[in-house]
Amino acid sequence: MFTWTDRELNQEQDEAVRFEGSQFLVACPGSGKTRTLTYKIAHELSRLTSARQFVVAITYTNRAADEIHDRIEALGVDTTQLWIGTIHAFCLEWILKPYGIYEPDLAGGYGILDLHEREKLLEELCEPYRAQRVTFWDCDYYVTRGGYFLGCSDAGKHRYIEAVLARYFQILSERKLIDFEMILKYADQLIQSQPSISQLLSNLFPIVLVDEYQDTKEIQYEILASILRAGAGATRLFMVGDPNQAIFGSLGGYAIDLGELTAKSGIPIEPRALSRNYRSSERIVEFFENFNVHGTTIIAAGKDRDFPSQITYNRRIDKADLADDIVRLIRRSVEEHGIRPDEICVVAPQWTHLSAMTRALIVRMPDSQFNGPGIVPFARDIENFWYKAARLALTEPSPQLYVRRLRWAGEVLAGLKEAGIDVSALSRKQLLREFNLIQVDDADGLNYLQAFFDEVFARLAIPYCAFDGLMSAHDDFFDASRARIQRLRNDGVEGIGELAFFKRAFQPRAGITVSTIHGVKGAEFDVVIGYALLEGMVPHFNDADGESSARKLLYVVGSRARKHLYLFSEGGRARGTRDVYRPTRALIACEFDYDPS
Ligand SMILES: Nc1ncnc2c1ncn2[C@@H]1O[C@H](COP(=O)(O)OP(=O)(O)OP(=O)(O)O)[C@@H](O)[C@H]1O
Repeated sequence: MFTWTDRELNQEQDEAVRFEGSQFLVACPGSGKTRTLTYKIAHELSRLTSARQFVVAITYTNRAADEIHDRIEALGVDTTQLWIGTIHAFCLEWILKPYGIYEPDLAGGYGILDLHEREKLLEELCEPYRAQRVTFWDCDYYVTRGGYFLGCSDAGKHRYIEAVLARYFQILSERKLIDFEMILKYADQLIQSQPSISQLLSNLFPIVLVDEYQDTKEIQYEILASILRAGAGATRLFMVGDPNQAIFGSLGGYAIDLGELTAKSGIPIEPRALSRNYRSSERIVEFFENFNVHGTTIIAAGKDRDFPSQITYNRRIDKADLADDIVRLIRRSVEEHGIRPDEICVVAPQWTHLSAMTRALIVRMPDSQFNGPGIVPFARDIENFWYKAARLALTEPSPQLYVRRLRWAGEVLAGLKEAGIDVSALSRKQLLREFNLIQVDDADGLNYLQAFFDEVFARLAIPYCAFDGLMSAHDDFFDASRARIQRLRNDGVEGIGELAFFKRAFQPRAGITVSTIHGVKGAEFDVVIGYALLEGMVPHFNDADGESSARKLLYVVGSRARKHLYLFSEGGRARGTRDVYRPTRALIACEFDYDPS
């Protein structure tokens, strides 16, 4: 039986892990959501009584799934009966793959549209609307039971985007492809048309855990609720998140309330809270509490609780001087405050500002390393076999990565088996050993991977070229990676094709992070520097619920910091031809005793 001490979990966490029924856990920032989820999964795994059942955990990203998986294995718990991944992976694995034949659109076979193929296709389809400034970025949409909605907040562009999407859906249907939203749409249709699916799944899952519920979409809630309803209490729910951090509203995410959740799922669910913040100083907590829209209780309880934090807010600075001032703050943090560069994060609301800022910082601090926006040079389609193999080829053997790499080796073996290759004589350990033996001397990332794959599969006597499925995945992976590298080069990211950039994707965070506010979700840093906190950006100018969105974004920015927080609403950013952006209203309205900047 899996056990723990009171040094590992506090009382609230311990109660949530032990509680037998369904729970709805509202967790304040830094309250150990991930730790609680990890222990809960480990506890449930150790209590399973049937070898046919699975503990299912839904995470927001694949990275989070990997992280939690590693932590459970580090607790010494067998994860054979754990299924963990994103809701898309869940729908594919448990609904579309086994039951897709019951859906007329899928019955003749289907492929998943790679994210980069999607980008390429949408870019082509947007070409005729160049004058209307419709780009690939405007084409995000999300499905609900009532139809699809556009993510683009500029209503003036909607009719053009709809025309683009109509053609897009037609092409996908002709090519028998589905994208990520369609995975959800078809999973939900199947769940509705074949009630036995929910019944079967509820028999298999004694518990379903959901992380970051505040960013879950309606259709995802519906799919999960169908399974819970079918189980009538036999499948329990453990849902955790923070409604104050619900910042994916434009993509359909929302923080459900307990009443709606209970009504949808038809099972009793107990509300709970995690209120002790182990991350930030009391002063930081005092600051971000100003943006608390849900009345959540937050108690600073960590080792940095009494840290003398500096919190500044500069709205006099001009855009032209911003990079210099950010460099000054970074230097002061490193040189005077002794903070490591990888504990510093620069955030802004939009990518567009970040590429320019990253370049400006690199020029001013050539000896520092920056993790800029989107700097992963290869296609990250986790379903693609070659992506799975690349993870092993791009990481070195190390004790810290051993468990994770062994799991990845298992996924490569499963991919080979699925392609029709007999791998029964090969264990995960043997496969990993073969990968570890390969030495390739090529500084170009894609050439390195190609040579690596050729060599390792030659050693394994697996002629992958003879297998259609592997070859088409191979073309997808390499074409998408080349396109991605080209796009990043066009954006001025130099050296992006080099092996070092490829390897960095799997290394622990190194250097100063530069990210969007959405991209720092779940992360923590000693120092957070936020800029472009301007009305029209925070919140976005067309956000229907602007005031509340601005508060949530500011809450997320503030709550990432352990020690120091430096904020800017810089002047001089042109808005149209005659105006400039003004500071975020919600920030101006906040009365706080800032330190001098
Ligand atoms: N019981 C505990 N005692 C001491 N430290 C803890 C405890 N629980 C969690 N922590 C620490 O608190 C920090 C925050 O935890 P975690 O990242 O899980 O927070 P979170 O709730 O997911 O935050 P957010 O919602 O802001 O992303 C981590 O450094 C973690 O190790």
